[in-house]
Amino acid sequence: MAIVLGHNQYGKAEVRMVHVDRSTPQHVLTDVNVTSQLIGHFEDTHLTGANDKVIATDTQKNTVYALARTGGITTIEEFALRLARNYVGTYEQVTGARMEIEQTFWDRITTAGGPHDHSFVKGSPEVRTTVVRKDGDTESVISGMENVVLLKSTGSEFHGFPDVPYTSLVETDDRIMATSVTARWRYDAGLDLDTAPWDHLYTSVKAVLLEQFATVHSLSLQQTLFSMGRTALELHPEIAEIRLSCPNKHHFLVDLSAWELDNPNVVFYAADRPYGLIEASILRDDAAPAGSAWEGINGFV
Ligand SMILES: O=c1[nH]c(=O)c2[nH]c(=O)[nH]c2[nH]1
Repeated sequence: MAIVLGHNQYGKAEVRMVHVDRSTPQHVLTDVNVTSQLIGHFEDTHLTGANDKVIATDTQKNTVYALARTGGITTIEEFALRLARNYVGTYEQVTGARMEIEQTFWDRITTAGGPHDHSFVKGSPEVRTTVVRKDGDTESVISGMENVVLLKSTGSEFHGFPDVPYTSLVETDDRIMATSVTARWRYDAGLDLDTAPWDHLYTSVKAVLLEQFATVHSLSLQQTLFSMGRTALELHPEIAEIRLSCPNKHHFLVDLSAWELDNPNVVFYAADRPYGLIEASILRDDAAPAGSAWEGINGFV
């Protein structure tokens, strides 16, 4: 029996960076959180402490800042690809890289004179995400969104579930349905990563998910979730797979009968926890295998 080193990766986590594009009087703000990780022949540092192959995590942090300065940030996908390509193929010991970026948004402050050129207010909690994985010449891109909170005040039912021991939930044909969507979608290997319209794809997938949430008359959150994912894949052939994680943010009807008041779906108690958690992967049955694309992405199936 021998004890050996298994898979390993290392880098700098959560490099918080704000980039200001000042090329026009109307500044463009890009606020990101970058996690840079390298994969390769790093046995020596683990086994003996010899660091001659270790590109310091501090260097990786500086590289994030430097590449933002030299090439700007057009989209988080493009920037993550540029970071990964900076290492793989450049340093012999680096065989792969994993770049994860989260982007949050600032809205322009609207003044009496219109949208302000260089003053912003923090926007919604929405987070745009990407995970780029590069193993040698093989590159994969997963894009996503988090904290997109949705609610519909009718058009949602839930009934027909089995009355097994401990069931107390009352069937309903009209309830509030609310969730906070986490979605990640993996682009098909056939997509040209150098010309992909990343902003358009993000906006379009988000719009499709919201449209389905709004328009599907829901018999379960599971049905809504599948419909959201299926429609995204139908409209976007460049996407191989989408994974969705949707907490069921329960809204319970308050019983006002003690005060002889009715409550026809008007007053709700918005529960914080526990919450249902509905998750699924929706994919093309002929999709190419995901390879390492999903490695290290926790939190849902
Ligand atoms: O849409 C729902 N799916 C469930 O699986 C479930 N379970 C539950 O208690 N309420 C709901 N709602």
